[in-house]
Amino acid sequence: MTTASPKGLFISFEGIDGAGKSSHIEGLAQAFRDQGRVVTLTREPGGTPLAEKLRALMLHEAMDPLTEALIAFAARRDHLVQVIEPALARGEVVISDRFTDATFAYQGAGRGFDWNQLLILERMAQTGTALQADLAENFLREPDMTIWFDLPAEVAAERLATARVPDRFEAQPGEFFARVAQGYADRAKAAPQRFARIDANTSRHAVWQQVTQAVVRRGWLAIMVANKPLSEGAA
Ligand SMILES: Nc1ncnc2c1ncn2[C@@H]1O[C@H](COP(=O)(O)OP(=O)(O)O)[C@@H](O)[C@H]1O
Ligand SMILES: Cc1cn([C@H]2C[C@H](O)[C@@H](COP(=O)(O)OP(=O)(O)O)O2)c(=O)[nH]c1=O
Repeated sequence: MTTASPKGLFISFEGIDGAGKSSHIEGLAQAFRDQGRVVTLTREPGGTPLAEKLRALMLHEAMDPLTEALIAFAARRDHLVQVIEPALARGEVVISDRFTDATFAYQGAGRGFDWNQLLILERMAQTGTALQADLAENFLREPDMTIWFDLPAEVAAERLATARVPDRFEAQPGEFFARVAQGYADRAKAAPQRFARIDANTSRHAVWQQVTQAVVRRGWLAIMVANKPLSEGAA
């Protein structure tokens, strides 16, 4: 008798810079591994050799909003084809530090690039990639769940002030991040089933509890595994 392999699961983490995502991504990956799942941990822009080169351009070279959006989607397409779809077809859990919602939030709401044009680019870049035969040809690949760290822009700025040298985005003024935060809120409103909103304006421990509860609620993690603390001293 063969055991049916688990269904692939695609989870993205989103939020403005400094929202606190990084601290929890590895923790969630470990929680899945603890219950026997294989996890592919990845990020955007990036996740493949080509997409990492595009990431370096996006983060460090000046360019107009359309160029920025096209690079984000070019990197995403390569990432989907080379990494995400094969991992999902193998039944793995794919956890990505950012995905398309970031393009809507940063290039759309932040930079002011047209939202409807982004919807067209999203459809172009994210269809025709799925490897499972049971999916329709025009299937749009999206995360099964997006864990959205919601944090006021001024709190994120305070956290980042002491944290690291800013890149091209992190060096933007506060109003930019207020718009980006609103962009995430708009995307969440348009896809309430997919988004799990996390109140990120609280302790790491409380944030971790929200993250795991959101995944347990969907039946993807057992409570026993989720209850493990994030890590020593993380609270
Ligand atoms: N819940 C929290 N409360 C206070 N500071 C936090 C919290 N979570 C993360 N931080 C700190 O805020 C900064 C940004 O966190 P990070 O995880 O790098 O954010 P992101 O990956 O979302 O940009 C880091 O210095 C981190 O130590
Ligand atoms: C995926 C994506 C990221 N970004 C931005 C958001 C971040 O400021 C930056 C890189 O994201 P991130 O990896 O979260 O940065 P860090 O490693 O510093 O935590 O790229 C976009 O502008 N558009 C996109 O489509």
